[in-house]
Amino acid sequence: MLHIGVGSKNPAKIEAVRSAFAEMGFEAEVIGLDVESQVSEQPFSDEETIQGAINRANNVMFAEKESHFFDYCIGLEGGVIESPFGMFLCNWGVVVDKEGNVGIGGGLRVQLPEEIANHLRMGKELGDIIDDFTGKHNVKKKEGTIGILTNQLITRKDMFRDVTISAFARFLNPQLYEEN
Ligand SMILES: O=P(O)(O)OP(=O)(O)OP(=O)(O)OC[C@H]1O[C@@H](n2cnc3c(O)ncnc32)[C@H](O)[C@@H]1O
Ligand SMILES: [Mg+2]
Repeated sequence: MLHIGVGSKNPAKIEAVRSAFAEMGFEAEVIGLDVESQVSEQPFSDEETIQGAINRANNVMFAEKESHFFDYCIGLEGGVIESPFGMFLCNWGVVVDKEGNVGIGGGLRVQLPEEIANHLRMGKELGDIIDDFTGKHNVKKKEGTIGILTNQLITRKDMFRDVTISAFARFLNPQLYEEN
């Protein structure tokens, strides 16, 4: 049985990790901890979003350092990127193990409607904007912006499940990632 720590209390993220490990064929206990991402509430680049995911994963590992409870700690972070083609949602995941090995995987990119992008440029958080936009509550803990924009064909949980599996590739195939 694997013990997995996730750096968030967001059920969309925790459920995503559960389904990723089930899909990879592991029996796993997945626990969410509230930790800091140490980046902006709304990351605005791939780099900042990856850094947020790294910090979350490390902070979960650090929180449990004494007990060595977790085999793997996972950080999942959502952000946006500006590009010459408009603004896109981006998502990143990071897995760290007890030895300090790090696996990183990224998720789908979805073009954001210009009205939503403009609110983001004015400094609002996507979680709040999408709730206003849809008249729903806590979209970020449910289908997510990606679920709204794809008519639920791809939900935030689905997307983070794939991100988790991608970030775990390094641990599925450690021999391919050996550096020498
Ligand atoms: O509790 P945490 O783990 O922080 O979960 P979160 O939903 O806030 O998720 P992130 O901090 O990773 O996301 C950064 C910001 O982007 C928002 N966001 C990112 N992806 C989203 C999505 O698919 N749907 C709604 N909001 C999203 C989110 O609400 C935050 O304002
Ligand atoms: Mg957040």
